[in-house]
Amino acid sequence: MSSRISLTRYLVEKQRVDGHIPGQLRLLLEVVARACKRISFEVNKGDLGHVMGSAGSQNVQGEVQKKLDIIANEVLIEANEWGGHLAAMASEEMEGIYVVPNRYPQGEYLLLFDPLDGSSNIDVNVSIGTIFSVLKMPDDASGVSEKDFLQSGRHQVAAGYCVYGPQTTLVLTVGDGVHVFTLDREQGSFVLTQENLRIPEDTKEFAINMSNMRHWDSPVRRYIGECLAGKEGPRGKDFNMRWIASMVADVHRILMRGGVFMYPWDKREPNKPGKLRLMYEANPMSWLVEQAGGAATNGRQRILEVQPTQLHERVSVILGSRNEVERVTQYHLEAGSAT
Ligand SMILES: O=P(O)(O)OC[C@H]1O[C@](O)(COP(=O)(O)O)[C@@H](O)[C@@H]1O
Ligand SMILES: [Mg+2]
Ligand SMILES: [Mg+2]
Repeated sequence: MSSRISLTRYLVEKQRVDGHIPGQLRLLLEVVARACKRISFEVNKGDLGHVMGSAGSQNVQGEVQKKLDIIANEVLIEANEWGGHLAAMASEEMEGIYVVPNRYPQGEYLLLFDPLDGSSNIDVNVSIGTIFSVLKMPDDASGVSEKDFLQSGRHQVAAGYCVYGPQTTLVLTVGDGVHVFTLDREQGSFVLTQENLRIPEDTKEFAINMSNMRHWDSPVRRYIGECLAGKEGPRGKDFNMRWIASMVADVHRILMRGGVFMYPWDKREPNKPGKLRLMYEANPMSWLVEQAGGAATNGRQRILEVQPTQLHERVSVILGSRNEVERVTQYHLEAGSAT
């Protein structure tokens, strides 16, 4: 790219030139990006910064919290609560919503985040990230409550993630394609490095935790079985497999070179629709994937059309290269699967 465009300039142009985003949304996204930059520096400290290991507590989902889960959550809240663009926030790490204290100006947006995705990879120096989703307060809302957050993913006004890997990369959509910003540590700012990502419609690469195979439903077994059969099987081609165990890094790879990612319902917890969380993991990732020409379903319907009934609701996830996602969804529909 000949001239370097910072995230700030990109967002100002989206606001002023394209009229595509309101000023308050621009400010909100700038603050989220600043918080991600700060989290990136914390992540990079590793053992030098005493940020590794368990915090000795559990979150609302009964998962052990790592120190970095809590640090990232605090960084996002502190950065956003006083800016005047938000009414409230919700996070994987907090049971209820966080209403902006009334000593600060109130805004019209709702911010949801998974502050640190891929927690099991923190201590082993593998890519992790932050995932976020922005909704608008419903027009008829009087004061903010949890039910204002319960909007399907198609109502998102911005979504993105920041992956803390060999590079720190922020990937964003405001509904006009998916754009990539890389953190320039010397300048201290995110710089536009790729525009309008497109996910190839076909792929030869799948991502799923194979250790759960015996717990899967038949449509997932059928699809993966056909991939594993390779050239000699019904697909007539060999497939490759990747599983990073950080959704943020697996989805980033799919946005970069295609593939299909699945965390389906399985028999380990039959009463839960899946492992991943709808509102701050699946929804933002699904919108990004769709904006890049891919698809995202829960096996029966578009994830973006799932009507949430709870803040920490879970969902079965199949996303990535369009033709593969359609094939897996078709297998579910043919099986009449309830998942
Ligand atoms: O260890 P498993 O069961 O394969 O799960 C991996 C999945 O869990 C997650 O780590 C959940 O995210 P958190 O670390 O935010 O809880 C996903 O990022 C990832 O795809
Ligand atoms: Mg997560
Ligand atoms: Mg998390």
